[in-house]
Order: sequence, then C-alpha cells, then structure tokens
Amino acid sequence: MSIISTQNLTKIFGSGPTAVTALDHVNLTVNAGEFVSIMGPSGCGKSTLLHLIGGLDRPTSGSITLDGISIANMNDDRLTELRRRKIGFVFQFFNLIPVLTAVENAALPITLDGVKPLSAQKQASQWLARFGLADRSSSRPDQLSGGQQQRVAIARALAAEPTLILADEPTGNLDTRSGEEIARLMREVAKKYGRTVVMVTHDPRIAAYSDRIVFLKDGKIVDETTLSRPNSENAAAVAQKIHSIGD
Ligand SMILES: Nc1ncnc2c1ncn2[C@@H]1O[C@H](COP(=O)(O)OP(=O)(O)OP(=O)(O)O)[C@@H](O)[C@H]1O
Repeated sequence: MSIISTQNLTKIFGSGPTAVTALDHVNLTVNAGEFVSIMGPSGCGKSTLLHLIGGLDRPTSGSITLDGISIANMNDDRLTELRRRKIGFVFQFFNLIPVLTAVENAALPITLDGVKPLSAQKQASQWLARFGLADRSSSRPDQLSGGQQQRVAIARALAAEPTLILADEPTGNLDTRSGEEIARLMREVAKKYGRTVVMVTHDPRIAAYSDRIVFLKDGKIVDETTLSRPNSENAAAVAQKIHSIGD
C-alpha cells in the first residue's frame, strides 16, 4: 500500500529569467513501512521534495497523495491538521529547547496540541525508553551527546504517533559512529514500529541502511537502487553510484 505518491510534482521558485526549477515532474511512490533515502548533488531538489511531501511548501504543479488523501490543493488549516496527525519531522539540528528536559522536549508538540502534560510525557517517555534513553529523560540537551539529542528529537517526532517520518540530513551534525546509530534507529522506526521513513542524506554510509535509494539530479529522479540487505556493507556501492551521478 502506498503512503506517499507524487504525480508530475514540479516546483519552480521565482519567475522570469531568474526562475529556478527545483523539482521537475517527479513521480515517486513510497510504500507503508518502507525506509527510503533521497540522495543527489547539492541543489538537486532533495529538501524541496521533502518539504512538499510534508506540506511545508506548495507545488507549482502536479499532485501529492498522502495515505490516500490529495494534499496539493488542501487549504492551510486542513494541511496543518494533517501534518500534525500524520507526519513527524526530524532535522539536522536537533532544535531542542535548552531549558527543557529530554522528556519535556519530546512531549512538547503534543502538549501544545492539547494533550495533558502528564499523558503527553507518558507517551513521549515510551519512545525515549524504546530508544535507550529511559534513564536520561530528566537530562537537559546540554547534558546529552549529539546522538542522544537526535534520539530525543526522533522521540519528539514520534510522540504524536504519526504514520510518516520525514528526516532532512538527520546525521549531518553527528560523527560517523553516532550517525550510523541514528541510521539504524531510523531503520528500526520503519521495521519494528511500522512507520514509513523518508530521509534526505548526503552520506552513502547512512543511505546504506535504507530499503531503497532514490537519486535526484537537476530536480528529476535519475536512478534508484533497492538494497536487498540494508547495512553498512552497501556504502561503497552507494558511494560509487552517487559519484557516477555527479555529486
Ligand atoms: N525558497 C527558495 N527560493 C528560491 N530558490 C530556492 C528556494 N529553495 C530552494 N531553492 C533552489 O531550488 C534548488 C533545489 O534546492 P534544495 O534545497 O531542494 O536542494 P538540495 O538538494 O536539498 O540541496 P542541498 O543538498 O545543498 O541541501 C536549488 O537551486 C535552490 O537554490
């Protein structure tokens, strides 16, 4: 069953001679429970694709279906509501609030959404525990390593129990070892917890943990690879492929 489907998705920034075509008729389908990486040279449209799928920006033309619902022409209120219920976002910089503890950070979006603080913290705690942070839930971000902070951010993304996780360079601010741990965790989010994960990454070692890698160039999908046994051993082959596409 497809969770994401884009049809001829096109995004043009600006107009006239300075217009930039960031996405050019992209057709992408992602199935439920799949872990897909998006790779490609700088400026090829990876973040734009993620933003459009997440309803953070609007396409110039083409359509996007999320879990059977067409979002391209949805009004802002409905789109915001759908985003809250169905999508969790993870970013390169963890964006945690320094004065809040791990559990308070992870519970914040659902608290702001009206869930009572105690229930919200209970929901958030479950994710922290699943991610090996049960004993760090009272720690503030500056008392946690980068990898631990990103785990808190992923727990925060999952606290509202979304079906889809969209991650933009989630390991971009981490060392190699912590980055690979986060890649394995993203895989677990898909495989153990049944969420669909789409991740933008520059790093072949990170993409190597996904089920499928979609390669973008100049706003178009130019190639894709399905990994039969996703793990770090694929990194060299992925690096070679991205090199041949022109990173
Ligand atoms: N808000 C904007 N206004 C104008 N041009 C934009 C805007 N956002 C992105 N672009 C342009 O669209 C193209 C695609 O950008 P995008 O950020 O999606 O690429 P990317 O593949 O994520 O790049 P990177 O790997 O460097 O983060 C680039 O040429 C970029 O300059």
